[in-house]
Amino acid sequence: MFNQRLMKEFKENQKYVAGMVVTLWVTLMANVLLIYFAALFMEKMLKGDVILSDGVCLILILAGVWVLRAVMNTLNSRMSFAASSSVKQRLREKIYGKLMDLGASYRESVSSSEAVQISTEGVEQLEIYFGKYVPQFFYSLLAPLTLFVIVGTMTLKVAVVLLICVPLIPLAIVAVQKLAKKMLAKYWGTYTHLGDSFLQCLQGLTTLKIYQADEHYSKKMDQESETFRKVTMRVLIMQLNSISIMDLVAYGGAAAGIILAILECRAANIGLGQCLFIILVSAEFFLPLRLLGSFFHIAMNGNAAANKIFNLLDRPSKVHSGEEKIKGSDIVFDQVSFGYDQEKEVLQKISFSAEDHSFTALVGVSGCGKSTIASLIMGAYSGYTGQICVGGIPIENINEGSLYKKVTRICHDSYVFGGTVEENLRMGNPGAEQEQLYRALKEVDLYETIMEKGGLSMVIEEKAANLSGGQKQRLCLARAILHDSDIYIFDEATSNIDAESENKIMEVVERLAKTKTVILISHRLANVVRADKILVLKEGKITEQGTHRELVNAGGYYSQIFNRQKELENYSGKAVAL
Ligand SMILES: Nc1ncnc2c1ncn2[C@@H]1O[C@H](COP(=O)(O)OP(=O)(O)OP(=O)(O)O)[C@@H](O)[C@H]1O
Repeated sequence: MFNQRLMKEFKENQKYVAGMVVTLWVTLMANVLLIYFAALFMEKMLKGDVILSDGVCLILILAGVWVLRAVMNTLNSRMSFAASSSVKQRLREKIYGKLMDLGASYRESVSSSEAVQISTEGVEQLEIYFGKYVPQFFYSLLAPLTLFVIVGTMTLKVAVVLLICVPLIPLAIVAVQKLAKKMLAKYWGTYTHLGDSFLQCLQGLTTLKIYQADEHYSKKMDQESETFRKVTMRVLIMQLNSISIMDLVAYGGAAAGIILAILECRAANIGLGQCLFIILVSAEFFLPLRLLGSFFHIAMNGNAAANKIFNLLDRPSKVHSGEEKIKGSDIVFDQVSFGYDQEKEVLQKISFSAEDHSFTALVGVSGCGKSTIASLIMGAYSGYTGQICVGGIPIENINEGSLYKKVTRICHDSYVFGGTVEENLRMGNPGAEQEQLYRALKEVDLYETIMEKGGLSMVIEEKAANLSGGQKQRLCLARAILHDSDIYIFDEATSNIDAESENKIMEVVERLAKTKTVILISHRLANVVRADKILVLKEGKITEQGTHRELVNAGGYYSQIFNRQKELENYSGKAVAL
């Protein structure tokens, strides 16, 4: 019935819940008072004893009850808002904090679209949970007991029958709960899956258009939407059916009480006024629980969402707030093995070191694990064995901020944000002088181009659509230079760009390697010949390492692929990659 964890986490909401229960109870008592006087009035009317003051008295009571109910309703709404808004705000803060804590590795725990869904709609579901369901739950226990005491003073028999029928509603709710649990888990699963597909299609829309695969994907999304529609309809049908069952129980119970009250009246065990009172009040025994039942499906949804939220919040934070100052700038992998799933180890007992101020290259065919090594250095994954140290400190002891200050990764698809050149550059160093920005642009040979197009205030479209591939990469490099970290990882930073940009980037890489620790991942072996150390990766293992000369002299795999690439480049006059 309750999510214990939610209740514990939001203990401070108990005062609002208690306040709402009180307002509901006071409203009930006001209704009972009104019903009591109305019943007396009707009794007098039926007996022909009504006098003017009776009518005036009833109208005054009606007005008083109306005012009291309005006040209670207002108070209830305010407390409901206070309870739910604080829950929503705190949960969102917690989710945001957790995602920040998890850092780059958050995707190990939750997909991006799921993170968005649970922090938006998932959290919204809890509004009704706290604002309506929880207070209604306690009120539903209190109301029948209060009415039992009142009706019991008139006729214990009827009061007992009405009270006995009340638990039939929670029994119906429990039966529905069993059915609903699986259905709601499926509903959420389908919902997040649909969100994933939508995000993916949106991000890859250009690719889909280029390959004219948009129609196929649109049909796929249609099918997924249809599955979601069916699951949603099943949930709605279940909800409607459960409400019908509860109606049947509620009104059936009230009818039993009414029939018994009439029989008691006929047997002269209660007066006509009391009988009328019971007829009018009997539904009130059941209405609170019936309303609870209608909130129930929302509460179940809130429960399912809360479980998802807590699953995320309970993930251990991978980045510890350990050492703030990393003195050294070397990277050491000691017997590191890693797989994205249980089935396949992508890296197998990798050991190497990239010394301070050195140039290390990682080469190997596509899929051999080069980028995985870069991701592990950036702390993106945690489930590896062995040890990875940056500046002599195991990376699990380095907090994310310090790690990102120490290491900069430039990929082939580094992100350029819509905005100005200056805004993008300042991400690397917010406090940089204008002169530093110009110097960085000059270093990557982009100064002239940018100055011609409006200088630092040149507007860059989203994903740098108004820059060429090479210009975009050089802008990313300028941003990285401004970041001025001790370690740089170039992960295919020169792939798919023009030869001029590639040469320029390689010049910068080699220059940086004189004062920084540089790791270069490249398919094009001509780019790695000047590296201090080349690591050759094959199927997740380092099979050869040494300088270019050493590896060529060894006549192994590296030598073969280097010579093959060289021949092809000589023949075609173009750069050739692995
Ligand atoms: N996020 C991921 N989830 C599951 N498997 C992955 C993931 N990223 C990479 N892999 C798999 O891990 C293996 C190594 O991938 P990785 O990207 O490290 O190779 P790579 O050598 O950098 O390849 P490339 O040169 O083509 O970029 C591949 O088999 C790839 O399919």
